[in-house]
Amino acid sequence: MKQLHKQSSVNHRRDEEIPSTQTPPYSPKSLKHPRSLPRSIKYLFKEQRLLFILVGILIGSTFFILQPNLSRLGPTDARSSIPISFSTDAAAVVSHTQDFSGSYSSHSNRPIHSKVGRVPVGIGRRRMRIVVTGGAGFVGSHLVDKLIGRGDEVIVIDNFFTGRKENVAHLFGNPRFELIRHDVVEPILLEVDQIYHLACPASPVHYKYNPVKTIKTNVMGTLNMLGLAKRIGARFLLTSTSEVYGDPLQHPQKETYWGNVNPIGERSCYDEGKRTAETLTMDYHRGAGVEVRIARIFNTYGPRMCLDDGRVVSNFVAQAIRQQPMTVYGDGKQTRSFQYVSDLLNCKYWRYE
Ligand SMILES: O=C(O)[C@H]1O[C@H](OP(=O)(O)OP(=O)(O)OC[C@H]2O[C@@H](n3ccc(=O)[nH]c3=O)[C@H](O)[C@@H]2O)[C@H](O)[C@@H](O)[C@@H]1O
Repeated sequence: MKQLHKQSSVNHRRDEEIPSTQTPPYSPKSLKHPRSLPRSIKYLFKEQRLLFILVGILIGSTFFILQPNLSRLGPTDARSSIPISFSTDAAAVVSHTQDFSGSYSSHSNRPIHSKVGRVPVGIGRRRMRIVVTGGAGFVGSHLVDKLIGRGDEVIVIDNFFTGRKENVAHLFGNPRFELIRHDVVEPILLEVDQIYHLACPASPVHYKYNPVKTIKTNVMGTLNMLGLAKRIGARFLLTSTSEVYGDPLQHPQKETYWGNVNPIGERSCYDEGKRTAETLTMDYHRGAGVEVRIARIFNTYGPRMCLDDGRVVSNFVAQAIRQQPMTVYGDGKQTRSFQYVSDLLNCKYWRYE
């Protein structure tokens, strides 16, 4: 700043030193004569200019008469169809969105699709680029199929701890599919529209195998993906779990129930980890305006589930196939809500449409 001042004062002094006799006398530019009317009309009729203007007006007005809704289509319309809150027996979704007026809304039962203008023929939905962490896992790979099926570009991030390449092998060679071996505990930079954060072992056998790694995945992994969402302005979805209710004292659990969780138990790495992940998600929403959803997924089963998954459905199926007796832990009075994987994915309330 100082230098700039110096520079300008030097210039000023130099200007003063130039003798006035050397400066050319100021002569204003002569004014352009306005085109005369007959000349303009002549110009218009030359080379069929008038004809081209009329044809242009005709094409423009025909287009807007045929597509009256086109002018009403805007980003607000496209984004306003986001559900706010929904819960079923088998999956609870806590969704928090920010509308364009800047106010946050939650916990109302608005219909899913508010008025969206008619999309003109030939103009489809914009293709989304989506990252799915844990996309080579059981639920993740089905989600990837769904997203690819609706025409989006999907980048899968997986460290293959419980995920398997075979789950997504059928997508190799698809130009809209990419697979990255990466652990979400480490940051990653990508440019995407949406982030589905599923990465974390979900079966008790797997998450208890390395509890420190499990909680690190839930805390640092979620922090990294939320940081990414904030930086690039992407929507973020966290797959949480019914385990956030711990050993619930309420049946069935409503999403407003805060749970009954043991913070120092064997399962804490997972249930407290997911609770922290939910906290981080909501703090990024409130503090940084990230558009987020949280889906508390209950016991899900279906194809691509590992036979050694350790959860009750796969255990019973494996034992039945091997003609072994089925092992029932405890007094057998415990209850769970089960759902088939496609039912989970067909539930449009927890995904970004
Ligand atoms: O249901 C859920 O919401 C949760 O299911 C699992 O947790 P958990 O319920 O412990 O799943 P399982 O291992 O399938 O156990 C279900 C019940 O069956 C019992 N069980 C399990 C396995 C078995 O061979 N026999 C058996 O009686 C367990 O003791 C438990 O009471 C997952 O860890 C969570 O990610 C998921 O959200």
